[in-house]
Amino acid sequence: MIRVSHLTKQIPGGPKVLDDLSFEIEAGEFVALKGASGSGKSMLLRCLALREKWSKGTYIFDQVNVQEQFLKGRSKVRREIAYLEESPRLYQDKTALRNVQIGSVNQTPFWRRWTGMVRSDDYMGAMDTIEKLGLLDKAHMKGNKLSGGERQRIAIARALVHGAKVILADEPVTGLDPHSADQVLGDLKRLCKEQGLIVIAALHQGDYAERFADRTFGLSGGKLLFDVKGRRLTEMERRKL
Ligand SMILES: Nc1ncnc2c1ncn2[C@@H]1O[C@H](COP(=O)(O)OP(=O)(O)OP(=O)(O)O)[C@@H](O)[C@H]1O
Repeated sequence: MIRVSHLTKQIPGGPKVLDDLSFEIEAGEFVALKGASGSGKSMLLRCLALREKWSKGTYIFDQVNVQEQFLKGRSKVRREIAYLEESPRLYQDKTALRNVQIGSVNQTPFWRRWTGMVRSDDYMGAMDTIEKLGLLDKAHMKGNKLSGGERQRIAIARALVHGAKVILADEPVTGLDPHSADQVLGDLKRLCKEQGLIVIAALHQGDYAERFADRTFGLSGGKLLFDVKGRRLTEMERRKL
């Protein structure tokens, strides 16, 4: 479970871009972030991924106070709380399987990425996860030959293989065709339910939040305007964003 209390992000010498956000998210929940451009969706994800320093607030994940962790504890948190970029960076000249085995920049140690060395027992885990994402036939295809949606799903497999319990996704389907977008979000939703994964995704465009998420956070000016669970947004809520 994630418990965030009073998260505030003040840009030094600038504005408060996140203002006193508090919420709890249980294992198995898919939360969509909605809000106009500049409302703080990316900043919230970056703070939860520890890519931005918090100005104020406490952050508990699975009963561990995330901000009180030092080197070893922080690297464990980084493996467990994975950040999925809008266009995931894959090694273009390496296969999808190798990308999954090596891991992403934030999840695996530098030496491993630099040498490309993987343990022999990584193979089965990586192939199993690639299969769960329906991409077994792409496992030996090079990163630069994969479509946008396949790249996203390989990035999800990569995060899971390296221990992700939470996936933070910043507009993961921007630029994808509707079928690929549905596949990516459908996979994330299924993994939430099957593996108790937490997914928090900025999904402002279209009706993706309504179709795939269990909960919707409405953000405006860095504030959490509403937290809606198990129903569609009302017209009034929609107008506030
Ligand atoms: N490093 C920074 N310095 C100053 N202001 C920043 C910085 N990073 C973000 N901001 C501001 O914080 C606010 C929230 O930005 P954020 O990127 O989280 O918005 P967003 O909701 O993700 O928008 P979009 O949908 O356009 O990506 C914006 O007003 C932005 O200009």
